[in-house]
Formats: sequence, C-alpha cells, structure tokens
Amino acid sequence: MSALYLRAVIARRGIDVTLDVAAGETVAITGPNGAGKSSLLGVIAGLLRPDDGEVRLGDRVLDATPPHARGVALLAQDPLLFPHMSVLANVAFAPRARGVRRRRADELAIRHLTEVGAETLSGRRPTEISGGQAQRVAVARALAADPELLLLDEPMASLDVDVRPALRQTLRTALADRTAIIVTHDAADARALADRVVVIEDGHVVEDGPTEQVLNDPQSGFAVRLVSGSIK
Ligand SMILES: Nc1ncnc2c1ncn2[C@@H]1O[C@H](COP(=O)(O)OP(=O)(O)OP(=O)(O)O)[C@@H](O)[C@H]1O
Repeated sequence: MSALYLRAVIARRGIDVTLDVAAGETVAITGPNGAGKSSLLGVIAGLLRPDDGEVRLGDRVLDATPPHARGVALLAQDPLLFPHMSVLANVAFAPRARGVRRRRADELAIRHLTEVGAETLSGRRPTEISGGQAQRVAVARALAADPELLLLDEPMASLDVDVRPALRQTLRTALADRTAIIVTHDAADARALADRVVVIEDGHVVEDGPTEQVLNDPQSGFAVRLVSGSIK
C-alpha cells in the first residue's frame, strides 16, 4: 500500500485536478455527471493520457508505466468477469499471470473469495451467479491482484438497492488499511467507506475534507444536494 499523488490536466475535457491520497487512506470522489471523476481514475490506471500532469504511487512515477505494471486495480461498475472461466479461475488469474503456481494461486483466490463472502461460488461460471455476487467476485479478483492502490468506479451502481448494504459491508472490510479511491453518488457509501470526501465540479476540486466534515457541513453545491438526498 502506497500514497498517491495525482495532477491531471485534460484540456479537451475541462479537467485540472490535483489530488493526494495518503497510504492506507480511502478517499470518496463525488460530483455531478460529467464532472471528470471517471477520467481521473482513467489517468491513474494508465488508460487515459493527460495533456499535462503526474501520477506518483509511493516513490514511483507512473506516467510512462503501462496499465498492467502500475500496481493499480480498477473495479468498474460492470464486474467484467471472464465468462469462460470459473469464479475461482477469475480470481486466481492475476496471481497466475504474475507467475504464482497454480495451487498457491488457487489458495490465494479462495482466501479473497472468503474475504468477500463468496467462497461457495468458486466452482460456478459468471453466467451462473447474480449481479451482486458477480460484483463481490470482482472485488475478490481486484484484491487478488494485490494492488498498491484500489480504484472503485461506482461499484454499487448496477446493483439493486437492497443488496447494496451487503456489498458496502464487504468493501468496508476490504478497504480497511488499503489505499483506495471510490467514485460514488451515494452519501451512505462515503460515510461507510471513506476517510475523506473530495467533490469535483466541472473538472475541478471544489471541496475536500474529512468525511464527517463534508457530510455534516457541506460547502459545495453538489455536496449540499448529496447530503439533502436530492441526488439519486
Ligand atoms: N471517451 C470520451 N471521449 C471524449 N470525452 C469524454 C469521454 N468520456 C468522457 N468524456 C468527457 O469528459 C468529461 C468528464 O467525463 P467523466 O466521464 O470523467 O465524468 P464523470 O464525473 O465520471 O461522470 P459520470 O458521473 O456521468 O460517470 C465530460 O465532459 C465528458 O463528456
């Protein structure tokens, strides 16, 4: 687990952001549609090249590092599991890819599936599990990659409201002591998961503070609406 420093300027998207995340800290990024949240995750993950800026993780400068070598795992809204592989093989994929022997990779996969409460699904295919279960498996797969930084882009967005609390609880355990950024439009996610909340509007940071402070005394237009429950 490492600290993150990000500076990203993407002129064509109107984005100019500087962001620090301390080692072990979880930061919630929130803001209106089109504010630039996913673009920032793309820059950190190496999927999107900024016009100017820098991504540093620990003491490594990542700007020229390809996505797979960054030590960053990105969990998208859609779990994107490999459909032709079992749940176990999906989770064991990253350790196998970095040269871990099969038996050890399977042990690691079971450990992470257990961490997210999905160990009983190991033998199933992604087509044989529910959306909520698939999202748990995707969390286990991200953890199995042993990332220095975990990025979650609205991980509950595709789930029914009634299964969100269970995944939120899973993430609460998984994110403790891990460096992570979660993009969310849900104050409950921020409250349960984040040490700090950063609000982005029109490509710029308009508020940044401890979760309790931002949620109890919001300053930005978006945070006021978020807390009042008028965003959904
Ligand atoms: N693939 C793309 N090509 C060009 N412009 C894009 C692309 N994706 C996003 N944009 C633009 O970049 C800006 C930021 O979008 P981004 O998706 O990062 O916002 P967001 O805050 O994640 O929004 P949402 O909450 O809707 O997911 C917007 O103006 C958007 O139109």
